Amino acid sequence: MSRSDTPAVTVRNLSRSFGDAQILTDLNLDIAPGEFIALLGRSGSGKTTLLRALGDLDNCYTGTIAAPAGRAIAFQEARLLPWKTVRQNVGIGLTNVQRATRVDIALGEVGLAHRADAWPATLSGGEGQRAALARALVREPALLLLDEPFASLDALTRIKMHRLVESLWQAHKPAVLLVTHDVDEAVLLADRVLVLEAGRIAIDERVEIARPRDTADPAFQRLRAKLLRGLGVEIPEPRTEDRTPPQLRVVERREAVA
Ligand SMILES: Nc1ncnc2c1ncn2[C@@H]1O[C@H](COP(=O)(O)OP(=O)(O)OP(=O)(O)O)[C@@H](O)[C@H]1O
Repeated sequence: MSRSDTPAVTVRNLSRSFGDAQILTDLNLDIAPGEFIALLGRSGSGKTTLLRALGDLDNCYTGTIAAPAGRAIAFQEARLLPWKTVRQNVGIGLTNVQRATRVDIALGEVGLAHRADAWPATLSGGEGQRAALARALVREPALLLLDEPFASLDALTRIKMHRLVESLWQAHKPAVLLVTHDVDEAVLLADRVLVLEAGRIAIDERVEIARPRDTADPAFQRLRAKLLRGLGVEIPEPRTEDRTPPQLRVVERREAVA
């Protein structure tokens, strides 16, 4: 994929309403090539509306969007065609040559090679999302749009999917817009976390934490708390420092070992 300094995505004065309800209002956004963006916001704030406009699924807006032609989208549900196998689903819309050269590689990358001939109905939730990711990847997108792709997965599968998405992104470096309700997921994965509020980007935080990230890292927790407050969630102040004298703490630890 070719990369340059020009933004992968440029959104200017984007407005979208449904009837009398103004959802997006003069929204501006730049996404750099290869940049991983997470988009947070209260339910109904317009996250999916923005993603659909960026994915060219909706063009009833005013303003301008410049985005690469190579776009791929994955949703909360895998949305596989039930009468086609996993391999056939992943290959939909590709040329014969692309299908022959890319599909099995993508299935291998998402850890689904052994399920290539399976029917969608026989897949677990996590396997379905892996198939959806493979279907997005084979298109070699310059912009990958992910609409809450892990929301319906159990906690353990979600952790595995976070690692998978991060490694796939590092290998292919598309620009990513991930819509999520999960602040931890946003801070874990993104270069920048945005909060959508009142139709605009109200918070735009760069995540300056080395990867792979650890939720227990104090810098992680500070940013998490800041974003939660930005989302209007009242959370207690961080616990004050342990005021026990250092000497006493060492003694306590020795006793515990003994
Ligand atoms: N096709 C539509 N017709 C009418 N109203 C719509 C349509 N699509 C979205 N809306 C409304 O626009 C608002 C924003 O919806 P959107 O799905 O973008 O929010 P969201 O931030 O993604 O919400 P959630 O986090 O709950 O998924 C909501 O009030 C929704 O009801």
